[in-house]
Amino acid sequence: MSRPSFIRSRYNSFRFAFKGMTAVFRSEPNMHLHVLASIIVLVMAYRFEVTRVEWCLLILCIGLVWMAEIFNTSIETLTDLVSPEQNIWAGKTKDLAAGGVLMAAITSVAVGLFIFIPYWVDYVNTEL
Ligand SMILES: Nc1ncnc2c1ncn2[C@@H]1O[C@H](COP(=O)(O)OP(=O)(O)OP(=O)(O)O)[C@@H](O)[C@H]1O
Repeated sequence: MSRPSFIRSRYNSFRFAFKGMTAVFRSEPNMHLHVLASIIVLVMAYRFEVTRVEWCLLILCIGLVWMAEIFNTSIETLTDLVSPEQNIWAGKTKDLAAGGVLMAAITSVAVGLFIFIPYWVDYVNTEL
């Protein structure tokens, strides 16, 4: 059997990665919350005309949380495959993966608060 060309194999890798990403959006209710939170953050950033560096930080934080959720889902899926029955190590594995998502979310909320609090204060002082 002939090997797929370099371009075709890269194209397939990209396609499989995209398939994994969309699967998380479809199957994980938590991902829907992340998407909603991301939209709210992006709308606020646009509305307050945040600086270029602040845009970069917000986009990085959104990517961080989405990435953590995708890895979490991957670890949960593998754990269910390896240990469908109750097992202390399976439980610990899932808890650790979920802890990673929580850590990313806490970090992102902290960054978001540092960026937006001054804009909220300005808005309250000038508009209300
Ligand atoms: N096979 C197992 N053995 C022992 N404990 C488990 C097992 N599967 C799940 N648990 C425990 O139940 C918790 C929830 O697991 P579950 O698979 O329902 O994840 P989830 O609620 O879908 O997580 P998320 O909301 O992050 O998608 C785990 O964090 C773990 O503490």
